[in-house]
Amino acid sequence: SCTIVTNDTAIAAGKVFDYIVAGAGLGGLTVANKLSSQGNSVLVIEAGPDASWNPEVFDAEGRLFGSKTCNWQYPAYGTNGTLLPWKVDSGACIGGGTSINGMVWYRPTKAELDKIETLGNPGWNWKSLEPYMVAAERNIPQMAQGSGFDSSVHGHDGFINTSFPKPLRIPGAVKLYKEALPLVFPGLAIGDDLSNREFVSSASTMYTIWYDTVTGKIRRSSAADGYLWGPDQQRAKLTVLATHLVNKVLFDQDLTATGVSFLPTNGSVPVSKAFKAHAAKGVILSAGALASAPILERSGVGKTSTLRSAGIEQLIDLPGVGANLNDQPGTATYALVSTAYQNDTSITDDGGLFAPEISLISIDELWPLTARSHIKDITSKESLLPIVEFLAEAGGSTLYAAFWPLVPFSRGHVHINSSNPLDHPVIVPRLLEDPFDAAIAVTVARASRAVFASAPFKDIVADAYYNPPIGPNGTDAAYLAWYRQTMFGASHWVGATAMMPRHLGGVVDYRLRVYGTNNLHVVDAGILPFQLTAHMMSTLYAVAGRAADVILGAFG
Ligand SMILES: Cc1cc2nc3c(=O)[nH]c(=O)nc-3n(C[C@H](O)[C@H](O)[C@H](O)COP(=O)(O)OP(=O)(O)OC[C@H]3O[C@@H](n4cnc5c(N)ncnc54)[C@H](O)[C@@H]3O)c2cc1C
Repeated sequence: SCTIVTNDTAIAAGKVFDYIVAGAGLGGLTVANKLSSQGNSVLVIEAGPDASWNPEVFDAEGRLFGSKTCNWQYPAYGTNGTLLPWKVDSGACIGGGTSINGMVWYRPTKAELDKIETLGNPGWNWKSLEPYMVAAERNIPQMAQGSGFDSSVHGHDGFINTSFPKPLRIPGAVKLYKEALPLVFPGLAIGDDLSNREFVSSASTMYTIWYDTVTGKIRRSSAADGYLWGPDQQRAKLTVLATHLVNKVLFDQDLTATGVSFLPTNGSVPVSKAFKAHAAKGVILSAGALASAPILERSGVGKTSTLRSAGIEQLIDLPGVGANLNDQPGTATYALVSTAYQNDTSITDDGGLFAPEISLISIDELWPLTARSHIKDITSKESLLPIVEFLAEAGGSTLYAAFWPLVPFSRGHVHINSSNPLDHPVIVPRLLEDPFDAAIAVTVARASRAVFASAPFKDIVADAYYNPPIGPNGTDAAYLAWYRQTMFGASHWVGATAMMPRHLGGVVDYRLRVYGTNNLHVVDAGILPFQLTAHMMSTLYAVAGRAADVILGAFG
């Protein structure tokens, strides 16, 4: 009784399943695993192939950022319609984003998960989600030099492996970073394990990895490893159809979702000849924050003007579809390491995916109180969340810092501009459009230089202002212009199918059901109404785990 994974259209065309899931990424595989474990027949349709055999996927050290393997590389546009210089990374094979991502794993805070509920989503809070976070994780304690961990903030019996990379990279530089960072960001709480959000704001982080003693390699633990491939995860009633994409959801006259139309991703079948598969109990969209909204729009659910210009008949007027899109705008500054240390691998190495020290910087640490009277209203003591993530790194002849505002106010959008599912969605990120986001960006960029110019790095750094070559007296305008030129999305897209009350622009209700429909759910990063102060996976595995129980009716 094995799960079927195939590229064969015939497995699904004209067939009936209890549930159909669009997308075999983090959300889709988590939900499909649970629904099929409860006796339901489930079809997952995934646009990309199975790439689990590819070392670029399973070898956690081998993948470089910017790799095109298993990556949609969507184009993105400015508000004036011009093509942006960077492409949007997004997982495009079984496992979705978890097959290509940076693997950083740490938890969000209680305060921000509780805010999801406050926004009008009963039952979605820390207390209800934390058990799912615990259930998803199998933490493998591994003590690398200079690292420590806190077992109370991890799960131990789940299916997604997390661990520290071993050995911890650049220990000499990490030691100096731990001395320098609090000098520039006073109050930063240096610790061992970033998942302990109550007491720690700067530490090493776990990654979704495990150390394979047979090959001596660090391997990725993706949603596919956790919820699809494992011998203990096989399901007689689960079918995954790869290399096919969902065109649209089919409805009956009561707007009950009855199935989907789908076709091979390679374009070998014209859209007019799309196949159909039928769902007896429901359809779940898990195509990710950038692709579920376009499926809704192709299905006639969305904003009137968008549907009209794509020539699609509107079934439900839902202006929030594709709106509220949000990602964190990142960039990096570089300091030149002095010649004497350029070959010292405790200071700098060939680079890699495992940033050894991540800091979460609060507004108090970024600006002295006196300098920010204009923004005091937006923060309160009891829920003071960090506003910047700061990754301390090294590579080649440089020490460098990558950073981004964590909870930006800027909002972009993603929409279709044709009814053809093979056309890319039009993504307009609008990063740093909000002046407060821009102010944070400029301030942290300056602060990053101060880290490299600080006393602990005196002997190590030859030029703290190496790249960009904007000196200590550079103007805010110069910093902002440089930031805008070099920035990229941090790949934490949320919000395009937000779970919020409909009158606020929500797309799904607190049962993750698309407003105005029956049995059509969305379970992916797009339902998060706002950005979190943690990388996505810990929260998303919990959201998807709870979503499966919501769909199964566990909460009445
Ligand atoms: C480069 C990169 C680095 C990241 N780094 C981190 C990190 O270090 N830590 C962290 O926690 N998070 C990270 N993330 C984010 C995290 O991976 C995502 O938030 C998460 O995977 C989102 O899960 P999802 O279910 O919403 O969508 P995904 O996991 O992206 O799954 C969506 C799936 O749907 C498929 N699909 C799309 N359109 C269709 C269609 N029409 N029909 C059928 N299938 C379709 C896609 O091919 C994909 O497989 C990163 C993401 C990227 C891209």
